[in-house]
Amino acid sequence: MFSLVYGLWQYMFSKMEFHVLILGIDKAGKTTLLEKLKSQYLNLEGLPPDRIVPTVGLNIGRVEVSNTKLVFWDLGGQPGLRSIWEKYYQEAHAVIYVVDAACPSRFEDSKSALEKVLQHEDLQGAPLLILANKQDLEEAVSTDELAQYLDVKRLDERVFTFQAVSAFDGLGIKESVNWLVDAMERSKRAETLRLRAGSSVI
Ligand SMILES: Nc1nc2c(ncn2[C@@H]2O[C@H](COP(=O)(O)OP(=O)(O)OP(=O)(O)O)[C@@H](O)[C@H]2O)c(=O)[nH]1
Ligand SMILES: [Mg+2]
Repeated sequence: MFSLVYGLWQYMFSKMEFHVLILGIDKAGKTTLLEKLKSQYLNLEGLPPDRIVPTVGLNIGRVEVSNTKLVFWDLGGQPGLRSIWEKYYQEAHAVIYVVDAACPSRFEDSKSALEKVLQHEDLQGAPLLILANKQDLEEAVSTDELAQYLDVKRLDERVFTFQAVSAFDGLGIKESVNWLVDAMERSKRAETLRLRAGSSVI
């Protein structure tokens, strides 16, 4: 009886934990975004952009939004490091795909890297948030233009959206996180990962 009540208590008051992978080619702004996220949600300073170096390993950020714990995994996007991304797919509830919207010469690279990500069966059903980053720059394209370049028509049934952001000044970041939390809470994948982990509460 005690364990039943305790289990119920845990279920009602414990927080959901979601893992979010931050992907995108090198220099898209993933780590800058992660630092901005941390500063917005944790009231910390965060690393200033000029102290951020290209990522080789993994950067982790933990924030809480309402009753939800979010764990962000930021990986390096240099070509030789992209093969590491798939090691994190199975455990990810959702993907943020960051694009430098001010650098059209690299859209093709972004597009093919994104296609590979989406083809991977370990990410089936994971909601996708595509960020058109660097909106503080005049030359940045809009989300509509970026959608055309990336040609995302073929996403079929995947839940996805585009959001214009600036990892520099924080534009669009809260809206992005709100969308993500909502999408992950609704997704069947969250339930699948919970069952696989062998418990319904964390
Ligand atoms: N103007 C502007 N520059 C940005 C923005 N976000 C990132 N940058 C710059 O873009 C460059 C790359 O940023 P990073 O955050 O290191 O990019 P990354 O995607 O983590 O790169 P890798 O770790 O190599 O995969 C840096 O010079 C950043 O200062 C932004 O929103 N606006
Ligand atoms: Mg980085």
